[in-house]
Amino acid sequence: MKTVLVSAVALIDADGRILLAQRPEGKSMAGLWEFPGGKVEPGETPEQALIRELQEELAIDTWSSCLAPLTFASHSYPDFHLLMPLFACRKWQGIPVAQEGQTLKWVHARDLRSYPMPPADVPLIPVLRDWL
Ligand SMILES: Nc1nc2c([nH]c(=O)n2[C@@H]2O[C@H](COP(=O)(O)OP(=O)(O)OP(=O)(O)O)[C@@H](O)[C@H]2O)c(=O)[nH]1
Ligand SMILES: [Mg+2]
Repeated sequence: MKTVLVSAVALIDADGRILLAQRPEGKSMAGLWEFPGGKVEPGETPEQALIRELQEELAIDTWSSCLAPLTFASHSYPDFHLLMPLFACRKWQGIPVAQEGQTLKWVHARDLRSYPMPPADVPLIPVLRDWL
């Protein structure tokens, strides 16, 4: 099975809340809440992919030096295996505005369980909660 590398980020605001994005109708796993990010393209580092995805999805800018490795997901979906590093980021430029029809929500770590996430993300929640 193909392993797909996806880079994702927990953006953390001054109140310690995390930004979740709800996948829009028409995409796979529509309605589930996920961390911003996307597929790493050939020739990109995970950090470069994330910086690009944050511009495309949220119209914010950040820098490699502001991306701290936090944990990762390794999960087999029926059609591919997902390998997803999760970075933490507290510093960016601009205000996140959904560029692709997503719904955005700032969520306290203790409330993350109330937001249905893709199965790959479920083990990341306690890691994030303990770390924050
Ligand atoms: N960004 C992101 N993707 C995730 C998370 N959890 C998870 O299983 N994924 C999966 O990782 C894959 C890649 O995400 P993506 O956002 O780049 O892919 P996409 O299909 O929405 O975009 P695309 O249309 O550009 O290919 C998707 O199958 C997505 O469901 C997550 O927390 N964040
Ligand atoms: Mg994406």
